[in-house]
Amino acid sequence: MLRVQSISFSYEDKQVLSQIRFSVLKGQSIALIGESGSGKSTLLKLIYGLMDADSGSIFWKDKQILGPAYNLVPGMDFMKYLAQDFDLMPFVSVAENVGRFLSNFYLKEKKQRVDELLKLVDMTEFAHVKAQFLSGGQMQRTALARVLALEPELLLLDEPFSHIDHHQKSKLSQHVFQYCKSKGITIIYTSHTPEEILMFSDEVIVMKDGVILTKEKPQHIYELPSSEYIARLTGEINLIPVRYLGVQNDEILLVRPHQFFIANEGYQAKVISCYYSGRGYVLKAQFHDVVLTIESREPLSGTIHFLIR
Ligand SMILES: Nc1ncnc2c1ncn2[C@@H]1O[C@H](COP(=O)(O)OP(=O)(O)OP(=O)(O)O)[C@@H](O)[C@H]1O
Repeated sequence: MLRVQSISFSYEDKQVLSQIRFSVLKGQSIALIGESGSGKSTLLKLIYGLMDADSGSIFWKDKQILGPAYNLVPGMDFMKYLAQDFDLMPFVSVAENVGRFLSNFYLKEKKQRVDELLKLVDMTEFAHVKAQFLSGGQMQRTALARVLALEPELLLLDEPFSHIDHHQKSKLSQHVFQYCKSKGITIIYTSHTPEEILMFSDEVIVMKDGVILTKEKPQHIYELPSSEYIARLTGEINLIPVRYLGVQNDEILLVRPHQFFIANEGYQAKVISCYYSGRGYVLKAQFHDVVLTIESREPLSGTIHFLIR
């Protein structure tokens, strides 16, 4: 189990993390999300032991994770960290990069393991290509395989699929998360992609300005977000003053595009535009002074009536 206890951290005089505390159970997958600059990468680096916190402590099971002031070589055997810059060796092959942390005493086993990992990240055909000649996405796949090589207990992934193109991303991310689940590997990963956040996390930690706003199940974050900020991190959201719905107070209702229900009667809006989205249609519709985004099965125009699920 990982325990992060009241961590605070500053870069010189700028405080970036303040009183961060949470725990993660073995085998859990945690999405760490927040707007750019909210402190996600900094937190991963502290958990890995790349920097010393100003205060607080971090434990994996009963072992304290110490930064460079106490531990000259960052990182510990049980965990691996995938940084946004991949940290590959440019002049050696993909296979050698993946096998970097594997022992040379058992060469046959090493080759088998490297082959297995290259297959997992779909890089078999590039095994003998030097890392410097790879595309950004191929480098990222190689770096993913390398951090998995020794089957760490704890994996820290900073935007692990950010360079992978859209149609390969979904297959690769499913492979990697399924693999880690099957091996009981605990993962903390950052992402700005709603599907990645919602599909692969057991819980989501939301950060803003160096503090944790909430830690909840992805379903809860998506269906019942407690603020516009949290809602926007996991997909599109409509903000509707409840007085437009006949409720006499100043509250704002957060409604996802799929939560509207087109009906024969109900609230009235005027369609401004209608786009095909693959799964159906997305309408932009004027409702009082708000432009709503509504998912619809049919293409619609003119005046529509809707209810909210
Ligand atoms: N080496 C550094 N020196 C000084 N300030 C830094 C350094 N690295 C990050 N920061 C600042 O610390 C804050 C948090 O940065 P961090 O990279 O942790 O955010 P993030 O949430 O991971 O952002 P992103 O989603 O863009 O990766 C930002 O204001 C950033 O400018």
